[in-house]
Amino acid sequence: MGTPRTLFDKIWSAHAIVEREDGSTLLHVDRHLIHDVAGVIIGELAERGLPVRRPDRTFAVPDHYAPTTGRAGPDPLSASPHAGHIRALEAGARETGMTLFALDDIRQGIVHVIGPEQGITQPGTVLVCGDSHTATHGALGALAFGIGASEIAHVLATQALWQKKPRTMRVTIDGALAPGVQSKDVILALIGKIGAAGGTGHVIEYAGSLIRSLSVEARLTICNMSIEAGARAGMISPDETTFAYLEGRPFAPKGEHWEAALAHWRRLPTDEGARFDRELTLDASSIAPMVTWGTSPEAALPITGRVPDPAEVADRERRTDMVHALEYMGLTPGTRLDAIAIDRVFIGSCTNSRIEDLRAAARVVDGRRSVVPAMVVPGSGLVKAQAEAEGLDRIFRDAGFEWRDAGCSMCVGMNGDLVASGERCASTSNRNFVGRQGRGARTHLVSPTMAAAAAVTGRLTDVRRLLQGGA
Ligand SMILES: CC(C)[C@H](C(=O)O)[C@@H](O)C(=O)O
Ligand code: SF4
Repeated sequence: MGTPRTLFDKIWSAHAIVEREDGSTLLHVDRHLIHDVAGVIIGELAERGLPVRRPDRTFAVPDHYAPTTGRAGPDPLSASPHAGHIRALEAGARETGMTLFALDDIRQGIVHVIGPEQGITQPGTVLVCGDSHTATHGALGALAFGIGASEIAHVLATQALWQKKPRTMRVTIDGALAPGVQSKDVILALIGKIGAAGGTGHVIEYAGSLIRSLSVEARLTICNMSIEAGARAGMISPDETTFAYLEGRPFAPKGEHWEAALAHWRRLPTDEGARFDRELTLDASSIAPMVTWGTSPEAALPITGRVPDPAEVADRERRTDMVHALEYMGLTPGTRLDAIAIDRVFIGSCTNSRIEDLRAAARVVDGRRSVVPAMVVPGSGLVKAQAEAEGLDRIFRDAGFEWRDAGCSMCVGMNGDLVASGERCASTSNRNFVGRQGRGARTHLVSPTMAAAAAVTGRLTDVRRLLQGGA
């Protein structure tokens, strides 16, 4: 039988081409996704006379700079100051023959939403993208990680990449979630526990009965934020849930190729007895709906808590950081988290913009009204169309939400969808850094149902109270 191996070990060794004396390994890359922030790199490569090695394994989509309004018009980019980025990506993709999901293609969306949605992301593959949230794709049993600009060029030219082998960590999450608790709360609770550097140098595999019970979409949310725990990647051993999700998707294998792929994928899960460099456990039943109060995703607490007091923190550096975070966030120690009034709500981003996220938020919003400006930005054109077919757009619009076109939008504001300075936003995205949603903007990270609850009450609210009929 040989030594038991982890999912990570199996993928790593199957993709290792050669090892260098310094310990780096040249890895074969199966899938390369490229978005509009990196689009110019395609043209730069051509200028150096280098062809794209495997355009058939390279997939391009504009998302960061995508306008989320006016997309139905004749030239949706005419009013955009960022049109150049999108045009460079689209032209580069067309010239080199890579698959392009252009801005006017219904399949366009956030790169980490459309990879799984199209079946491009597959178990056992090495998938890279010039984006830190590439970890998302690991939810399907891929080894997926973000790369930098020079590495993008390297992969475009060679379809391979030098990597130092990371260490492995398993996070076992057993038990069931209480009503009103979502997978976003699970990952926020984990980051709150281990810290924003808790996973540094590691690839995290999420395991345990909770993970097995989750849908692929919920798993994607967890893997998405692995990077916010400092990890190189996040992954989940593929199972029947994974296979059922992938079957029939446009880029998934078909017919006899599907059968062969299934046989291969079934051998991928971490073997009984395989060793990880670190092991952690988390009890799912103890997790409450979470909110962040500070300027790092690790500043996460149950909504039933209060804004923490720096005076109670012994470590001087941590105390100073907390003082700065509270000052930026405009918060006073001891304030109940559910008493914090918000100015705006954003439901979107590669963390929480898939159909299940929108359904969950719509259930809370249904029959209520948002008392603050709020918007929903579906993760892809297909998610948007599905939501419209189900009437979710009506629920959101009737409640006063804006219903936008797909893109990164207010997660990072690169397309101009910004939170104003001093404004407080409840957001389903993954980063609450200083200035993340706009200069001076204050971000509270929450789940989709918690964002919906915040919208209809105007403050951070324990969604469980709304679900029970109270307010
Ligand atoms: C702009 C892009 C390269 C960046 C990333 O790497 O993650 C963005 O997607 C983000 O979420 O901050
Ligand atoms: S949605 Fe946000 S986190 Fe995701 S890729 Fe876009 S900017 Fe990055």
